[in-house]
Amino acid sequence: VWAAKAWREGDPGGTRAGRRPRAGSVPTGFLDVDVTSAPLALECLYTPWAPGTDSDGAPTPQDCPRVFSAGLDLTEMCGRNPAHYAEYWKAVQELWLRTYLSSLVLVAAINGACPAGGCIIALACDCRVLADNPKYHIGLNETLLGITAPFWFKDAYVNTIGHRASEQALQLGYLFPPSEALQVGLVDQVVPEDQVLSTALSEMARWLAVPDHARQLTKNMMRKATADRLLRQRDADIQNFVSFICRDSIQKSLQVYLEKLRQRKG
Ligand SMILES: CCCC/C=C/CC(=O)SCCNC(=O)CCNC(=O)[C@H](O)C(C)(C)COP(=O)(O)OP(=O)(O)OC[C@H]1O[C@@H](n2cnc3c(N)ncnc32)[C@H](O)[C@@H]1OP(=O)(O)O
Repeated sequence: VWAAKAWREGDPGGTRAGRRPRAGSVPTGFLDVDVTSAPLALECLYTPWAPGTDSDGAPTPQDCPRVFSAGLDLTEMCGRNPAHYAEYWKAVQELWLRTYLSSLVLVAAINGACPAGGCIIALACDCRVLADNPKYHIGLNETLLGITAPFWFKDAYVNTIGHRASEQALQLGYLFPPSEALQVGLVDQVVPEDQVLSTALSEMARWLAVPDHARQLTKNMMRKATADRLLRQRDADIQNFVSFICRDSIQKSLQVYLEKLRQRKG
């Protein structure tokens, strides 16, 4: 995900949020939300799932091949205490609000799997370009983990693919392969893998060609109601999350899911 201003200024680096080292494992691009970086303006936040830059300042693919983002870090939602869950969820809200409401042009170059939290960040961008690889599924699969997508995930889904498609996909926890993601409007372009970055840059140029003030005001007009819905009930949403995630049955579901992921490896 690139922030246009940073890109324009040739400094997509800015402040880089940390990636938690995972010794001996394939590094997976979790949304490892660092609560200390959440207060940073998105404009200077270079997210851990974003591509880096080479010596010429051109974007390079992320250091975790085949994964755009594995979504929220499930280990942050398992076996912790209520205060931890509350702080974590507040940071997740903050990340989404800053991304969704950013006045910058944001283009998601999705060059890997993009479930749940990964999908929600991609949805917060202005445009999504997905690599044409049948393994790169995108969608909100929360029900398959035994959890429920929060209302603001659902709102972003409905805004993008409509009510009926969202209702079906959310209940099934469906992850769309590229061709279906394009068909339903979840992504804007599907291109060969080696053209994802160049296509995203072309898209960026297209969006930046529009007078900035007019584009920004229009973006805000289109997104304000959805963001306000969360802003009005942030604390209640945190409380809901904490009480939901603390349930024994939910903890059990998440642990079983994580264990399956670990066993599936290799
Ligand atoms: C009311 C509550 C609402 C809460 C909302 C939550 C939204 C979310 O985002 S929930 C998270 C949903 N994410 C997923 O379901 C993705 C699960 N992961 C995968 O499907 C695959 O890992 C992958 C397709 C992303 C990548 O596959 P790949 O074969 O490259 O890597 P793996 O061998 O599967 O994984 C490596 C390593 O990472 C662990 N892991 C994977 N995803 C997560 C995760 N989201 N959180 C924590 N850990 C994760 C996986 O278990 C492996 O760990 P080990 O190396 O320790 O074995």
